[in-house]
Amino acid sequence: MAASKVASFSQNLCSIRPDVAHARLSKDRSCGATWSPPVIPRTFQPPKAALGLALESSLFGGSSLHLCSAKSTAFLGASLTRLQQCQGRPGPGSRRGGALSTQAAVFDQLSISLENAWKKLANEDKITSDNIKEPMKEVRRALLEADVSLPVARRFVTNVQSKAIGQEVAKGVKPQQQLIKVVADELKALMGLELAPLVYSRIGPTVILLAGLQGVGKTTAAGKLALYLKKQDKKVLMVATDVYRPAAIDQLVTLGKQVDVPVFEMGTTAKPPEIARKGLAEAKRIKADVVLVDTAGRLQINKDMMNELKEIKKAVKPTEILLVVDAMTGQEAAGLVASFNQEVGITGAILTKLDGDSRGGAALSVKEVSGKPIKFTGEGEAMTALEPFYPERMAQRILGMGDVLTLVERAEEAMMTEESARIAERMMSAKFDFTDMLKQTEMIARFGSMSAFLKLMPGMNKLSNTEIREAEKNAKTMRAVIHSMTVDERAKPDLLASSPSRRRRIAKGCGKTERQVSEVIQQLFTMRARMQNLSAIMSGKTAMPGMGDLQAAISGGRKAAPGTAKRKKKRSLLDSASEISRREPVAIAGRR
Ligand SMILES: Nc1nc2c(ncn2[C@@H]2O[C@H](COP(=O)(O)OP(=O)(O)OP(=O)(O)O)[C@@H](O)[C@H]2O)c(=O)[nH]1
Repeated sequence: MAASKVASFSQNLCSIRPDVAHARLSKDRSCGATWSPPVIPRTFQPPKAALGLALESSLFGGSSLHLCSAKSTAFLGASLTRLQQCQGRPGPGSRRGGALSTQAAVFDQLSISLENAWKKLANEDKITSDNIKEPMKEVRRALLEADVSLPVARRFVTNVQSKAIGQEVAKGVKPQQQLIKVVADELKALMGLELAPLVYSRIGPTVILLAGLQGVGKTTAAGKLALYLKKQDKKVLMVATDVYRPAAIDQLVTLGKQVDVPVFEMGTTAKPPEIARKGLAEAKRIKADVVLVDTAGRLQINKDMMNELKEIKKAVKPTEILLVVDAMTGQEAAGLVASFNQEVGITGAILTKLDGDSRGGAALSVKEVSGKPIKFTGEGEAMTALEPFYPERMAQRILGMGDVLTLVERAEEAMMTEESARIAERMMSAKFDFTDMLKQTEMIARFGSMSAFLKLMPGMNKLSNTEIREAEKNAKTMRAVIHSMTVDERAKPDLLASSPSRRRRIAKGCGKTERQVSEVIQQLFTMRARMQNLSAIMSGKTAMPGMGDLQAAISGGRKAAPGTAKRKKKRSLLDSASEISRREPVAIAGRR
């Protein structure tokens, strides 16, 4: 496909509305689809969008296709819908009534409860002081359940209520949509409106002090931040001042090696302020731009801890003092930020473990309770699992719009832009082969974890942990199978579709079953089929004939043991792939 086609296709993708995407997922939601969510900025340019699609297809057209075909087609479905709408045809998701509930797992409950609030306005023509009472009760309950403190929840509700009642409802906008918009704006304001970037010192190295209670993830955050800064072209030195837990120094040294950043340490006998001072001197000597000082945690706030922090602060005069807090502790985390700020004076917080089972209250309350912004969030143990905290994006996630922008940024990091454009282009053509497929699964692996990747995909973040684990397992199998192929086979998948002996050889080589090998081949062709179908729609061509014979070609003749559970499961794998082939038919020639 010509590059211009890819560009225009991508432009269409840029304007995909996640609520439309969601229409396929939740048939019974009641809020309308005409409200435009916070606008995807201009920076969301064509190659990025194409890359988003490429990533999604790699995952769901490929390794986890069989897991949840309805969910997995949502994003692609949105693309189709948008394309059809652009061509003046109604898409499958274009009905009114699409809701916004592709929320991040951490905010699942909050999002569901908020949806109950919108529903209460479903049959109203306008927002009045009477009919807003019930939805506001729901909003308040939702916030309290998410572990937001009562005063914060109260203030939030009061603000939303006064703004929603006073507002002119634009023509064509339903009251419930208007309310969602007000809530989205208030959520953003609650979390600090804008990104609070790191402040760098003008002279000499910037010192960032990391403080926090035991086990909240300080040392891990130090490693992640070091990697983040390195990617910003900063020369970083980490300093280990936790002399009370000897393993903490080893842990930082190990992380330093992992992210390739030097660690300054003086063992466990020196005093922490002294270590910090000498660390800073070392940073000046090696001309480091940033010094990250990891400090010791305590079980709870106590005088020793605060005094030590104050001494370290005096010794190295940090530009940033970031309190690391664990999201699982909810409103307590917000309280801690306030206390530390009063005692030591901090500049912001890093909220860790947002990937865990928290209810989101911490993310919502920290700024409001402490006056200090969350600067970063940690969403996993991998060194790449650190994100700058954008209130707007977080609000979008809470309201179920998927964090497409973060996805795109991380995708760009994981993969060179040129490379992404090349793969996107190949995906749109019939040339997408096993080498491309391998690159994509490796790229997803670079996200840190499959769950980190999935959480950012609109519509994908409701997958269960079991489903995610299954997807991870499948990605592994896929990599193993592809690694056992010859260069020729990777470039010409037809060779494998037509040759049982080649598939047998590969199965033997990678220690997988022939069935697993066949499934990987099937996945590639299914991906091609889906992409070609999209491309056909774009160019106005009619859909092409089916690929039903492909399955027969690659699964023909070999049966799993009859009646076994395994056999049933495997069958459904192929069924779901061929189901997509049927829905999105495309001709793949020369299969035998
Ligand atoms: N799931 C998840 N786990 C995390 C995250 N950040 C840290 N962890 C894990 O939390 C545990 C504690 O992390 P550490 O970095 O050792 O915490 P610490 O605050 O330095 O601990 P102390 O040195 O004992 O005070 C480790 O098992 C980390 O892998 C995160 O964002 N998500």
